[in-house]
Amino acid sequence: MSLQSIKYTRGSLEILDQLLLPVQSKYLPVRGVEDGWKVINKMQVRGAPAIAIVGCLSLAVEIHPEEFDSKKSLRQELEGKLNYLVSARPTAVNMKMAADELLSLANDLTKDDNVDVAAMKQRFLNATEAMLKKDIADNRAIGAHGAKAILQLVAAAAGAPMSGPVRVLTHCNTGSLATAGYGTALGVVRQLSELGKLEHVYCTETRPYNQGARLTAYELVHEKFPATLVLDSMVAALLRAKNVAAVVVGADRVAANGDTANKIGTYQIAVVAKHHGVPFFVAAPLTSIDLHIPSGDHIIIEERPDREMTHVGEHRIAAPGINCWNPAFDVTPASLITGIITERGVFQPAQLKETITKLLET
Ligand SMILES: CSC[C@H]1O[C@H](OP(=O)(O)O)[C@H](O)[C@@H]1O
Repeated sequence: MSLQSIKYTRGSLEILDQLLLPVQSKYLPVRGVEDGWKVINKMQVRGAPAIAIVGCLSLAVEIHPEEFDSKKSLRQELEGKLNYLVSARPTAVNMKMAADELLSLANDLTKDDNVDVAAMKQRFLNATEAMLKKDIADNRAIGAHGAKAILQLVAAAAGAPMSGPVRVLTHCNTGSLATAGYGTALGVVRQLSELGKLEHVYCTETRPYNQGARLTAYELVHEKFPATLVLDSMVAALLRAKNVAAVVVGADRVAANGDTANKIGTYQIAVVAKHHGVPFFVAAPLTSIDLHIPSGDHIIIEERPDREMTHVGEHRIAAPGINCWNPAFDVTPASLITGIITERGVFQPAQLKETITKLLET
């Protein structure tokens, strides 16, 4: 049973406070959009898909008890609060994508004379709630496509009909704590394990928030995976010494050309993987792919407080007064990415825009 980052029933939302993990497991109530914005901005809940789901559900629990006198007033409320939620963190596109889709639904329902304001509210609640199940289904599909792609690549490289168990490296946290469940890159790891094809998984600590040491390691130990924690600075030595078959990471925003914004440190892992001839995969649902931007140069990179670097909890580890640069993400160019694993298949960056456009049209 993997860890549950989000607990929701209609009218009630709680999130697992990830700032306290792995030492303390505590759920926090999210009573509305203000709470939703705060837990996302403070990274008490984080991970591109989880951000979108918690943001939208925080709006659902807020409007659930409310009565609206018109569809127009309901639509105006939805638009203002969705835009506010998008402002909580700028880099991941999932919240913006979800806001656009829900606002489009609200606009359609506003125009539909066969739908009254009560029905419109119910349709909106149903749409936000559907995100939970869809995310888990998408992650299982990502896991299946990703595991198959990695095993096929390894078998082909060995000139063998099929691959044995493989060693993989992942960065940051992309598991049940970053999604509604199962995970994206960690979903690929879970699928390899379910196939009996996971020899070992390495996870980086992922300074400064330590998503790897605190969250991914927590998930892997919880489910008894053969796993080893490594420091971010060890990746080159690891790829040189440990026969890692592939790297698989998540994404916060993939541009139309395949450039990918992900947790800081991803870019240098991709460079090291290229040097060592190790395939480098990005695992992300279509809701993380932003075809509106042509390349990674257009992705806003969030910069977070210095304290996240200078302290671990309450303990200061950096000299007082030192300047800090704390970008939460970096952009890996498409040229370093072997494949982008989605719930609809694995695509080379150069094919991404055309393929996703066709998929979205069907
Ligand atoms: C499936 S999670 C995607 C992505 O989100 C994480 O960032 P953060 O922990 O700051 O929200 C990390 O970049 C993951 O790869």
